[in-house]
Amino acid sequence: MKCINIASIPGDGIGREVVPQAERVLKAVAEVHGGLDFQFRSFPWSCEYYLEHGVMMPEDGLEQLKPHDAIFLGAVGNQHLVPDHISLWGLLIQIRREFEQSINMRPAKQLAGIQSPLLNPKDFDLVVIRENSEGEYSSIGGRIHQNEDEVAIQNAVFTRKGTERPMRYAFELAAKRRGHVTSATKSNGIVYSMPFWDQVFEEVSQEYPSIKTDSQHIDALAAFFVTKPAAFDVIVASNLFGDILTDIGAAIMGSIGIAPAANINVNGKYPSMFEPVHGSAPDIVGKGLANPIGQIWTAKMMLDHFGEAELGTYLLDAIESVTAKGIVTADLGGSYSTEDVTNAIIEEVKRKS
Ligand SMILES: NC(=O)C1=CN([C@@H]2O[C@H](COP(=O)(O)OP(=O)(O)OC[C@H]3O[C@@H](n4cnc5c(N)ncnc54)[C@H](O)[C@@H]3O)[C@@H](O)[C@H]2O)C=CC1
Ligand SMILES: CC(=O)C(=O)O
Ligand SMILES: [K+]
Ligand SMILES: [Mn+2]
Repeated sequence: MKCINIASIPGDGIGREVVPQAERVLKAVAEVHGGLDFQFRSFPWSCEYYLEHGVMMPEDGLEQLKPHDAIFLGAVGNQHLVPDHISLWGLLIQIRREFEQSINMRPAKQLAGIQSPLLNPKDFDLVVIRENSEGEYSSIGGRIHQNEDEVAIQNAVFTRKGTERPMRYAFELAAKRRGHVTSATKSNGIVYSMPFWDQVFEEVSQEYPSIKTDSQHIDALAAFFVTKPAAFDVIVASNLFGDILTDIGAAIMGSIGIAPAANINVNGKYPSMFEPVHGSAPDIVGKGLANPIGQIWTAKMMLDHFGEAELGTYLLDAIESVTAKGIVTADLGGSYSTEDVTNAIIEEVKRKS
């Protein structure tokens, strides 16, 4: 029996609704497999935890997470309780940084039965590789003075290693897909980091002569995600650009509620973390409206990560069988609850075995 030990962090808002549902699906998948088991240990770290303890996670939080094979996270953030920059940096971003999860992989494609808001989406199937450890999301800068003299300075950090890493990852991935990498740049406006980004992209691309490349300014690229998403295979982007692009990727799939993501540690020193693209969705919390598919598709990415790609495909097929039947939540125009959709997916997982 192969046992995978998972640290679960449901976090805030709908994270607490979708994580337990996705765990049920993983248990069902493991049963079908027969030789696989998931053990979940749940951690209560969240904004409520912060109000009680003054921190998003205990001082030895990372030590507690480290022995696990992976982290399965829902969402972090509740602006009504804790400012977002404190809650996200105290938990989510800290884990990404300290566990050197330098790659954020976010696929976007059309699922059966789900209507894209685009008139003619043409079966797009793309993956954004987002730099996940530095860039525009760096805590370097500061605030000084008061009132009309107030100044805020925010530095972006682009190291050669941190820039090469997601690019190499994108090229390796493209080699297994349709062989095309697009680089998201903005070297016409950001005069130091982006010309550096372009130069590194050019250099790394020399190592992969069989992969086609192009480079697009992020503003145009964001528009192309809407007008011709089928033109893209793998896109490599900085932390901020990738963050924005992947919400567009989610939107053109039909809902941010279905978009999956993986924060990957590539050096094997720490666990990787799997969490959907969406946040804690305070506007729909507690109503059974949360779409569980983003979290469940994220579980599929976790299966892939553990070398169970066949099982991962099996799970995605089960998800698509359910969406094809129109068993979907309100964000996709349906009237089914979080639990209804999960139950239908579990039934499909068991039926197909
Ligand atoms: N990785 C993470 O943990 C992230 C955390 N956040 C945090 O979450 C909080 C809310 O952020 P927002 O900007 O509102 O983004 P959000 O992704 O939570 O919500 C945006 C919109 O999408 C809808 N939505 C999101 N997930 C859904 C699901 N599974 N099913 C149905 N509808 C869904 C929401 O109802 C809302 O209308 C903030 O505190 C933010 O900082 C935001 C993005 C990512
Ligand atoms: C924080 C956020 O928006 C993200 O990780 O996508
Ligand atoms: K999330
Ligand atoms: Mn985001």
